[in-house]
Parts: sequence; C-alpha cells; structure tokens
Amino acid sequence: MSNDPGFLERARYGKDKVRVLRVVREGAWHQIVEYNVCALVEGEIDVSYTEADNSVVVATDSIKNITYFLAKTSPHILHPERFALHLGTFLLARYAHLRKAFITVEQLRWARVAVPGSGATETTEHPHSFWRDGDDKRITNVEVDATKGLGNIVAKVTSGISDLLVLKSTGSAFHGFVTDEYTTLVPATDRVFSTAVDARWEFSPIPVLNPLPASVVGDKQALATFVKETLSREFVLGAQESGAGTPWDGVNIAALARKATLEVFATDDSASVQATLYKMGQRVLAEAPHVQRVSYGLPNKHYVPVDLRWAGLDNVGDGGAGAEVFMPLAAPSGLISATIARR
Ligand SMILES: O=c1[nH]c(=O)c2[nH]c(=O)[nH]c2[nH]1
Repeated sequence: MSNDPGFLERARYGKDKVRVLRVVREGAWHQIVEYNVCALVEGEIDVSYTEADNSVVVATDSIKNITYFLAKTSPHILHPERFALHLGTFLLARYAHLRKAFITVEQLRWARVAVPGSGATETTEHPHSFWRDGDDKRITNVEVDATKGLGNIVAKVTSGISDLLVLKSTGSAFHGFVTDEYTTLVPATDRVFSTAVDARWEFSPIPVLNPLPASVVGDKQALATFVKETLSREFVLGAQESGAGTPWDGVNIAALARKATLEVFATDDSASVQATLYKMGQRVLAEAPHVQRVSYGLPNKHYVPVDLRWAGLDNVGDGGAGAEVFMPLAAPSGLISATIARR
C-alpha cells in the first residue's frame, strides 16, 4: 500500500445535455435548430475539488442559463460551429479564472415539410412545419483556449456526423483475407454493405481575435447589450479566419462532407470497409482545404444471406451474387476506424 494520497491531475466540469430548440422568426418564414449542448470549462477551479471551496465555481446551472441566454441573443445560433465558438468565448471572457471551454453541439435534423405549390405538380417548402428527415446528427466540438490571455485565444474545431445509416445491396466484396484454422467466413464477391457513419473532420486551429472589449467584461448589462446588438463575425474571428472552408463556414463544410461520404459509399466498388473508408477521408480532404484530419468509425452491420437449401432454393449463389433474403444481425458488428491526415 502506498501512502501517496494522490493529487488533482485534471479537472473539468459544466453542463451536459442542455436541450434547446430555437425558432428564428423572419415574419411568416421560420427557421429552426434543435441542439443538445454540452459546455464544460477548465481553469483555476482546483480548490473546489481539493479544499471544498465553491467560490471559484460558476454553477453548472449558470452555465445552462448562459447557454439559453445566447440561444436567444446570439446572431450565430443557426450555425453550430459559430454558436459553439461564441458560447466558449463568452464563458472565458465573462469569468477570468476560467481558461478553457469545451463546447459540444449536437444538432438534430429538422427539414421543411413539402406542401402543394401553385402549379399542379409543384411542391413548396412550408414556412413553419418540419419533419425529422433522418436520425443522423451534426456534431461540432469546439475547444476555446484562453490560457495565453483573452487577446490570444485559439480555438480547435472538430465537426462531424454520427448515426448516418446507409446500405448498399451490391457493389461490395470482401475476399483475400487471412484464412487459417479460425476462418469460417466465406469470401464474398457480392455482399450487402451497411454502416452507421461516424465521421469527424478537424479544422486547422484558428485564432479568436477581438474577444469582448474590456469595457464590457464584468459588466453584465453592457455585456448583454454588446452581445445582442454589436456582435459581428469579426468579434469571434478575424477576417482571414472567417472565409470559405474555415469553421466559420462549418454549415457548408458539413454539407460537403456528408455529400462526399454518401457519394463515395454509393459509387465505390468496395473491396472492404477499410478501403472505402480511406477513399471517403481522402475525398473530404481534397474538397475541404482547411480540414487537417478526417476520422471515420464505420460499424460493419452484417446482413447474412439466409440458407434456403432445405427448400431447394439457392439464396447464396456464386460469392453472394444470388442472395435475395438476408437476416440483419443486430450484433456483433465489425468496427472499422481510421484517421486520414494531411502530410
Ligand atoms: O470489409 C470488411 N472488413 C473486415 O475487416 C471484415 N472482417 C469480416 O469478417 N468481414 C469484413 N469486412
């Protein structure tokens, strides 16, 4: 037994699963976003753990309140990356003893309902009715680092998709793998390929210039007014950091990455999940110059051809090409992951 009582190596806290729906009313035309927000902070908070001293604790309840306050007042609410940068920067600017903020925003899908338009065959997007058009989520993870002072804030932004469920009924093979005394898998020249895409793309770190002017730091009223009325994109990022392809452009990059992922999945003549994953990552890097690194986690959701030989029916054919009836396996699944980075 050691007498070492241990020490506080790391401490981080905040509010998780802050659920918010924001309606932006532009007359009769409404825009909505639904987010699950996690906002955590680090800083000079050690004594709250080691000395039971709560004087350094911004209550997680207050962090939740700030999240809702900015959901109402931030001009960035419709953009997960911008909103996360705003929330993280806000927390560090408001509380000088907090040095890093870790904001995760998970966005749920809401698409406009299509309704009949003016022409006989036309449809038009409804101004205020929405439906859940997919279970995939948009994720953004922002780490705002003010350890070098409020004038030298740097942010790391990683965004992604989770739970994007896809399936292709041909165009996928898997053979040539190790065969030995443990092998029972039959080589397939034609199989079902299904996965729930989990993707992350990491942007180059960005300086977060011009944090809250000193005049408003610590002055709640001035701060509220500033946030509400004068906050501009240059508040969060300098002009060069707010261009196309940067985290500021996160909505477009997410659309591009989702499209690239789906297109590669559909069109690749897949030799394996591994080989298709690599092409997905390369494609995103090719199209998104500010992205430094792309990671995928792809479960191989197995669909097993059902043996119908007992009924005199061939449901497997040559290498899988004749299979028509499959049994979806809930578990286990393969899990193929990799990170593709720029040299
Ligand atoms: O694409 C695949 N990669 C694997 O590593 C693997 N292993 C397995 O059993 N089936 C598959 N499929």
